[in-house]
Amino acid sequence: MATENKTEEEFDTVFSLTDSLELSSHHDYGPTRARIFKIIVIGDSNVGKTCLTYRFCGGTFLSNPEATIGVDFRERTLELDGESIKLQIWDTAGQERFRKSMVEHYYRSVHAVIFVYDVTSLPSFESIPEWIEECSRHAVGPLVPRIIVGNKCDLRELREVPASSAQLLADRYNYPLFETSAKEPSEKEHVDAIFLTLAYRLKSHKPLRLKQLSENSVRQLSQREQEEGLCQC
Ligand SMILES: Nc1nc2c(ncn2[C@@H]2O[C@H](COP(=O)(O)OP(=O)(O)OP(=O)(O)O)[C@@H](O)[C@H]2O)c(=O)[nH]1
Ligand SMILES: [Mg+2]
Repeated sequence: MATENKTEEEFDTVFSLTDSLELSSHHDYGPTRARIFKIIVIGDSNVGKTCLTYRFCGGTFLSNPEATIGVDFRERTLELDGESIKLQIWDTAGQERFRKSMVEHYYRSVHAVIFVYDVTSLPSFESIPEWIEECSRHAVGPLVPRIIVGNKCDLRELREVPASSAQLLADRYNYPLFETSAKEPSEKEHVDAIFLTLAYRLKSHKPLRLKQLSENSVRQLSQREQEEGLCQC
């Protein structure tokens, strides 16, 4: 949800809570222990980070969210092969003025990173290398899975970023690339599949063999789309 202005003390409380949560990445809920994974969503303002995370965690589309201040937390627990996996999603602020004092909290103990751009905004795509640089500057290890997501592909006639250019960039970093829409109802399963792909990687602890993942996940996605007739942007 959009956040009202939080005071510094409120942020400190939130971060101390989440820090303790991060440290104990296992919650023991009796017989089933849910493993908790921190996923951060990074990208320019207005690309749709809040809407994507809300679509995945809440299942609906937010038509006019406010700009995120600091960070919004959303989470969703998945049952994967009989194991509870809780994804703790950090929806970060894209506007510099709303993020500057939070950046090291974003990257601390992160388990996966999602870089988002807007396919109708070339500048937001051109910012992706800078976001990738920022991530590396905060000592996020090479084995931490990273993916690139192009959002708003429902706005077909407004597209500014050719899918081929996006694939070239993704290949340059060897990151999986997904294009989707937080708004298009028929894309809901695709948004789920993006987070599920990450969740399976995190659950299996396997480092992301990105080439293999991108081919596999594209094959899985297209198989699933054929089965369920899902549209792919
Ligand atoms: N057409 C379309 N609009 C979208 C989509 N996703 C988000 N939007 C719209 O884009 C605007 C920005 O969305 P947000 O989710 O707030 O963007 P953000 O990346 O969180 O922005 P910051 O919080 O400032 O970093 C809103 O008006 C959304 O309704 C999409 O998939 N398609
Ligand atoms: Mg936001």
